[in-house]
Amino acid sequence: MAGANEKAMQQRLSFLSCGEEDSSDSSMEDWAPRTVLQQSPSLVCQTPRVQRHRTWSVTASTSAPTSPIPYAAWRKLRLCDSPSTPKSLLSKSALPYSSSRPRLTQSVPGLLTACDPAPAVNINPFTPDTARRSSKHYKRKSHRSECNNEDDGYRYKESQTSSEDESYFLPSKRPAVPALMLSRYESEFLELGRIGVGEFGAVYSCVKRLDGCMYAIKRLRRPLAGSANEQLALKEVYAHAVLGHHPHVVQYYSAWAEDDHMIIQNEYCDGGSLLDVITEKKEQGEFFREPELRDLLLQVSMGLKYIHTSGLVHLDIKPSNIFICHRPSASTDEAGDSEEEDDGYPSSGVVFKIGDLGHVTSTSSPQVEEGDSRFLACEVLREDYTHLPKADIFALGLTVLLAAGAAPLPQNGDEWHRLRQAELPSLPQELTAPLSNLIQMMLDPDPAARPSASALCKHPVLCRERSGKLAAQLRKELNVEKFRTAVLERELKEARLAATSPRQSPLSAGQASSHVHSLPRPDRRLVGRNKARSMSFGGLGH
Ligand SMILES: Nc1ncnc2c1ncn2[C@@H]1O[C@H](COP(=O)(O)OP(=O)(O)OP(=O)(O)O)[C@@H](O)[C@H]1O
Ligand SMILES: [Mg+2]
Repeated sequence: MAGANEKAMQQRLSFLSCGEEDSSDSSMEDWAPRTVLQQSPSLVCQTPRVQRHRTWSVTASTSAPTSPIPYAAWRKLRLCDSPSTPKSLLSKSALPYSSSRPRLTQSVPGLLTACDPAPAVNINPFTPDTARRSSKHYKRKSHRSECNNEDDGYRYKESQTSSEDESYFLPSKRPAVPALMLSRYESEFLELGRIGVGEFGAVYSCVKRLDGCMYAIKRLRRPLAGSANEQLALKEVYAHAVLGHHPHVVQYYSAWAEDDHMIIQNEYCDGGSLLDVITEKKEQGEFFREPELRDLLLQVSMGLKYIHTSGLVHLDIKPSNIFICHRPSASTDEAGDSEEEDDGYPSSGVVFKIGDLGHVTSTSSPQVEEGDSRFLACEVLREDYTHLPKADIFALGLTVLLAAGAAPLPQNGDEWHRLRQAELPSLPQELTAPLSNLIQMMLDPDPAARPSASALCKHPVLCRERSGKLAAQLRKELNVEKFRTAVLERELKEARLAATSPRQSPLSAGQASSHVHSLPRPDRRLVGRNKARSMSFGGLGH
């Protein structure tokens, strides 16, 4: 089944490469924000939010690593000849346009033909699992999207039309120059579909043609030109760039301006947002159980600790800004970059990451744009910014309550105020007192009384499970060592006996040699140690 899906995906990609220069497909008009939302209604932000004034300046393009392309990359591109590679672009401009396609397909091995389709993107050999999972998830998501928005930007879908296929064999009517003017987005990425819409832009899942990996590309809704507050608008890019890499913060790769719009290339989180999962669970009468809640709280706290220790605050923590990646089981042991992550990766295989840094500001000189009012701490509303990181803690407390099954949060009114007086909403499950108390502390009206992200990372309620796992691991290692010691002691005993035994009878050559083999020797010990290592100790000890 997975194989069939992959094949279908490959075919789809291959078809796309037939339509590579269709400028009607690739016009930036397709980028125009599509306001019809494909997400569940709860995703639609209806809260009165402070306008983020996201118009952008061309200065944003400075971070875009563009050409020159290294020779090795050129060679790779030449071999794959993906639709928008420099090679194909140059060839097209060099050749008489009407005959360019047939000539290319005949002369260059590996090029796309109707009978021998090649993908429009490179396949990264190092990420087969990721690609498989991504394509599965994409299919799930795209199905949802198609149901909700038929007018979505699926260029692959458009390019699958028979007229497109036919045009492959027809002389092109277009001049070569527009092909050279392909946008960076179009030349470097293959758009698979729209995965989300927020107040400030739309997010698309894309495969980078060169590396074959999936990325989430966010295109800001407002044009760069005419911005009243360009610096504010660049917040998201600045914050990402400063934060660098952390396993619990969505990874940023690049940003550039295109067609007067800001584009941000981020890590693609194949599990969607926490809001998606909460909504899905709710539809099935389900919610996060306590161990999952503790895991969620600990992971997001780690991300927050990193943000806070970098001198920044997020200010828009909420389920739709927490993203989920499913870790491939094979690499679950991989360590993250920070020391904390070395023992911090969850065995669940689910990694929560903080994303959407559009409200990030610095703790030392805050320029606060309030986030979603449902998650807003009271002191921020009062413009008291002395404990800004604690506003993130407050929002995280509410996020955990939503994951635990709490009803949708109020945007204002009495209920809104009650929540800010540490009155926890009712839940469909009973949380244990320690967790419940911890959440209560996170929602304390006094920001100073709320635990810091750093304190949460060390909190016994959250680390209990991890400590348990660590103890189990240590116990296992102890058993291995005990076994080794026992083997060595036995060998030592045998050696002593053999060396000191006065009644040792003379042996024939053959007997002597076999006896020698049974005697413990220094090198023998090593063999014994190795043997011990290759054995299973699961049943040993307690
Ligand atoms: N890296 C990603 N991986 C997977 N999905 C993503 C990613 N980034 C964004 N999305 C999807 O797109 C949606 C909107 O993204 P994002 O929060 O960055 O935009 P926004 O315009 O700032 O939204 P809002 O104002 O509602 O917070 C998310 O809720 C999520 O569904
Ligand atoms: Mg968001």
